[in-house]
Amino acid sequence: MTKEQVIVTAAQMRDIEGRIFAAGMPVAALMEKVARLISDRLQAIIPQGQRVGILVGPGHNGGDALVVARELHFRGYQVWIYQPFSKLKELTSQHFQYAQSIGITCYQELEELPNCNFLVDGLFGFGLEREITDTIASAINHFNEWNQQIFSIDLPSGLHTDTGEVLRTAIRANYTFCLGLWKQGLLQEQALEYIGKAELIDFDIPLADIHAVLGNPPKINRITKTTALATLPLPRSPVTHKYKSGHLLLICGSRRYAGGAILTGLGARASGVGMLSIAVPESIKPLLVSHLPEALIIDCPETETGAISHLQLPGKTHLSSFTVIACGPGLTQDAMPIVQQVIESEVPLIIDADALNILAQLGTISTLQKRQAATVLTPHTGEFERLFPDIDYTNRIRAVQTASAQTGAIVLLKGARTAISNPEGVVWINPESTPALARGGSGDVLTGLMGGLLAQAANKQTPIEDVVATAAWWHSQAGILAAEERTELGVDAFTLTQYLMKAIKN
Ligand SMILES: NC(=O)C1=CN([C@@H]2O[C@H](COP(=O)(O)OP(=O)(O)OC[C@H]3O[C@@H](n4cnc5c(N)ncnc54)[C@H](OP(=O)(O)O)[C@@H]3O)[C@@H](O)[C@H]2O)[C@@H](O)CC1
Ligand SMILES: Nc1ncnc2c1ncn2[C@@H]1O[C@H](COP(=O)(O)OP(=O)(O)O)[C@@H](O)[C@H]1O
Ligand SMILES: [K+]
Repeated sequence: MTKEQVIVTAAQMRDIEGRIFAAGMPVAALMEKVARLISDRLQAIIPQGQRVGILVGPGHNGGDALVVARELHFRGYQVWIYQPFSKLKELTSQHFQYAQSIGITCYQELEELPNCNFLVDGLFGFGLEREITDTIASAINHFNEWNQQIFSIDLPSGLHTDTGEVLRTAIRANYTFCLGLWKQGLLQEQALEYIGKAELIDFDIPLADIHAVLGNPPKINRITKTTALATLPLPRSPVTHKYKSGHLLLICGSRRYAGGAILTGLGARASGVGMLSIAVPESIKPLLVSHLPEALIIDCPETETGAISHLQLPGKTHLSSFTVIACGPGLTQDAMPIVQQVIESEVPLIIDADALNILAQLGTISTLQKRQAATVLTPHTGEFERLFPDIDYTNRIRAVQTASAQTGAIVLLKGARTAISNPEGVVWINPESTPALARGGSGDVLTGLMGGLLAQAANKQTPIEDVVATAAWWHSQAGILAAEERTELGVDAFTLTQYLMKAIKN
């Protein structure tokens, strides 16, 4: 486990910090160490001699900011301090006194502030639990209107550390230097517009303290490159053969939504799965064959509306012949019988898109409780709402945990920060993605890719949620790479499939 993988709440961070202090580390020494690391990063980014405004709060976040102010002052920057509070914590108060004594100008009134080129935000860190008061709220709004780059210490002041909720108003940072361990709120979607570029400042928290507070392994994790690559089916065994590398059945598409089937198939192709079968309505078989010549296309009888009416598997094939089934993209609501049939099978199953809406109609919890084999649900928020009308998804981490516990399925909630949970509450969050993926069809690509990875992992010990997390990571990395080369406007779902291989080759 690496520290990049760990996610904490404010209470957990306080417990970890408490253990470090109880073990003998002086509070002031830790503040000194952390703030020196922050000022080193700032000096690497801000050109020498620039004018830097430092915003100081009443707690230890303000203390960090004051140490940063002192360091930048001695390194030749033109520093001023804004500190509008009447009462400071003791250590913060000492640093404030010292900063004044060395000649750094300190202001209490917003109107008096001179201009500057950069701002460092040390108003509040993980100690902020209640709404920001009038004076501070208007100061924050004022700073957000300046054009200077803002660097937030630990998290943008005004965000709730756990939920990422804006407590009335919050600093809109360009950079966030998260201290020690990633705070949960920085991975919540409502916080994303405030964080800017986030990086972790590692200040050597002992692993033993992390495990003592969070458990070993911790329950809530960030997906990292290391965790994702560990789960990819690479290198392949030199003696594998096609039937040993998984047989995935995709059930997707309709006359109206033929493209969804192609995109799902192309996602699956990129996974490296040994055998790929795709069940589609008979009228779109030729189209699928022309796009995916390596796949076995199973043509099924179709309804008047062009949806699959029932599954017609060739020869001696049964649903149990497949390692994994992925079902949903482009099916339309008319494909209910086939969705019922696969849910009743004992094959590991991914349910996506139209199949999720059909599942909601069938009754999410009662239907899934009957399943014996593994199930993965991949809703976006709209689908999630239909599946789980009683679950509040503002805290997405808690939402996926609840949904997974209620159904026994692995639940992946799509979005800018996709969250995945297993029924025991083990959570993975995908910390990096791109809004370039917010386009029709990109979810279909994910379903195919995930199906192919799950089929290849079938006989391994890897937990299913780890494979699901790897698929989400890979999909986002492809989007990020494509957006870098083609801009955020250039990542249509077909193009995305072309970047899947490049993303892991890098
Ligand atoms: N963990 C670590 O290992 C390390 C932690 N470090 C740093 O410590 C930070 C946490 O410090 P912290 O606990 O002192 O809290 P912080 O975020 O500064 O703010 C709380 C203060 O604000 C006040 N206050 C609250 N709400 C308010 C409101 N609405 N309006 C006005 N005031 C309000 C509240 O006062 P009170 O509630 O008593 O009124 C309290 O004084 C952390 O983010 C990191 O930067 C590093 O130095 C070393 C390593
Ligand atoms: N703002 C965003 N930032 C990052 N990723 C996003 C964003 N919006 C959507 N995505 C991703 O794009 C995909 C969209 O999937 P989905 O909504 O199912 O689309 P479709 O059904 O059209 O294929 C998901 O993987 C989701 O996580
Ligand atoms: K802050």
